[in-house]
Amino acid sequence: MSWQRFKKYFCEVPSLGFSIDISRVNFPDAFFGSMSDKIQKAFSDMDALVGGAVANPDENRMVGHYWLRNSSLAPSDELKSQIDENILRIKEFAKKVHSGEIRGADGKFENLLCIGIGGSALGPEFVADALSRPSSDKMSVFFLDNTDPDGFDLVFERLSGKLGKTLAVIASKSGGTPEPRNAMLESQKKWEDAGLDFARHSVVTTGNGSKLFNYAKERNFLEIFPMWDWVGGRTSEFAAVGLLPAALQGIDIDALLLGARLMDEATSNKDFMKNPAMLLALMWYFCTGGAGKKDMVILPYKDRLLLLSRYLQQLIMESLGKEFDLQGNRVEQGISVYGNKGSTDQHAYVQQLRDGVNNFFVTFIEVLKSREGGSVEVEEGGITSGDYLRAFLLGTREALSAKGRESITLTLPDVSEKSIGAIIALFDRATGFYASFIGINAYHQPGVEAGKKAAGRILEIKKAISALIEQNPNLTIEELAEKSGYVGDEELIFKLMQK
Ligand SMILES: O=P(O)(O)OC[C@H]1O[C@](O)(CO)[C@@H](O)[C@@H]1O
Repeated sequence: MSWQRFKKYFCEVPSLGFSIDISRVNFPDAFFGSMSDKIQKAFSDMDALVGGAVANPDENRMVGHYWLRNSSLAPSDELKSQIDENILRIKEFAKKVHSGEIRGADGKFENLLCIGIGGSALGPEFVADALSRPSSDKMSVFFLDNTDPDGFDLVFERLSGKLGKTLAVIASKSGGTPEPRNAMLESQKKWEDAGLDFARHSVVTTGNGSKLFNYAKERNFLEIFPMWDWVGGRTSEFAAVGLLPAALQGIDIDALLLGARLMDEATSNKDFMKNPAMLLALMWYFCTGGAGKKDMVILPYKDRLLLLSRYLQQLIMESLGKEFDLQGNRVEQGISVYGNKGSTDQHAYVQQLRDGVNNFFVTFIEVLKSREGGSVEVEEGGITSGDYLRAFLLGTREALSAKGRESITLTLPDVSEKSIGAIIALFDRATGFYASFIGINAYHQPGVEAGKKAAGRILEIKKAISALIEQNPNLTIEELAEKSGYVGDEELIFKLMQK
């Protein structure tokens, strides 16, 4: 790759020590000119969204995640004060938990059990893992993010004997999602079995008036934090969904918010060559032909960023993976996202990336600071483990470029609150810009409903056949289908009876 091309397209955000290098994507110089109408439209769509337009028309909702990190952007004083008050309440609550003023039956809360799924778990899990400092964290964090009984038991085993010092935080925007409901009910049973009052060890984050809201209110849970309809689940890290567990863990949420705010400022720049989110979205468009033709491989060279690809998988695939565009045309859009971490992946799938099917583009995430404090020399000449990690990143980039495989490199100074806030904000904005390029609603998720409805029907069939089997255990599949009124669902009945 030429040094001239690198310099031409290199974009830095000095306030964050952040930079993006797009020179290893093989777009021609004329590409930006061909995108100029789309770029202008994406900027004006984004301005309208931030200004409070109904940017999620299907659900008739505003889309306000940018206000969460800069409340002065909120379209009304009422919303601004709700955002500000919420942050104060979170800090106040965390302070009382840390001081022991709010405590469990057995003393000061030492453990945090976060319950939620999708957007109500992936952000908190990513942030908790990325910013964990075991020797100074104020609480140890555990997650229940599924309805897997064995998964529950694994976590309950880890918390065995500690429930009297464990605070459960249940997050569900809708307050009706089955997975967190089941996890909450199973947790409640564990607390009760230990002779403890679950409500005195629990808080929730949910929409006003939801099922979960009423459940928590009736039982007098410690607190109820708000989740507003204008914040999407997958962009809720800076609402109570993300800030509450982070603050309880001891993470500096002001610095997290600052990082996001500074990135939001940088990605508001109308000079697209200086706007890292616009450059990123443009690269997505070029690499995938604006039609998801290539997969996005997220390759952070940092163990702490392991969960970033899972987080981005939901953000990008739930936002962009849409059947129809805003005009109602069938478009079947999206970009597939996967990844783990380097250099580990070099010993796994990077072989295919370099030599196999060229159906991807890589986003390298480089972190300049290798660790706190000094490093041992692992090789003569002062070479450290960190030097190796860096060399593997740079070397893999070279090896991919040499074979015509495209890559983008995002560089962070460190893994800190500020950097994590910034990287989340960068992808929020890039996803929004890209959605505008392809003309889809990035803020709804109609496809998820189909699986939920089908699961509901399957549970109804399960109830019906269980009742019949109780009366007569020898009924055949066909007889069960006939008697339960589910003729045509024999295969499902067979699957439900498999032990
Ligand atoms: O916070 P809730 O309402 O429980 O929803 C959890 C997740 O379920 C979805 O609605 C669908 O997977 C996500 O968009 C959301 O993040």
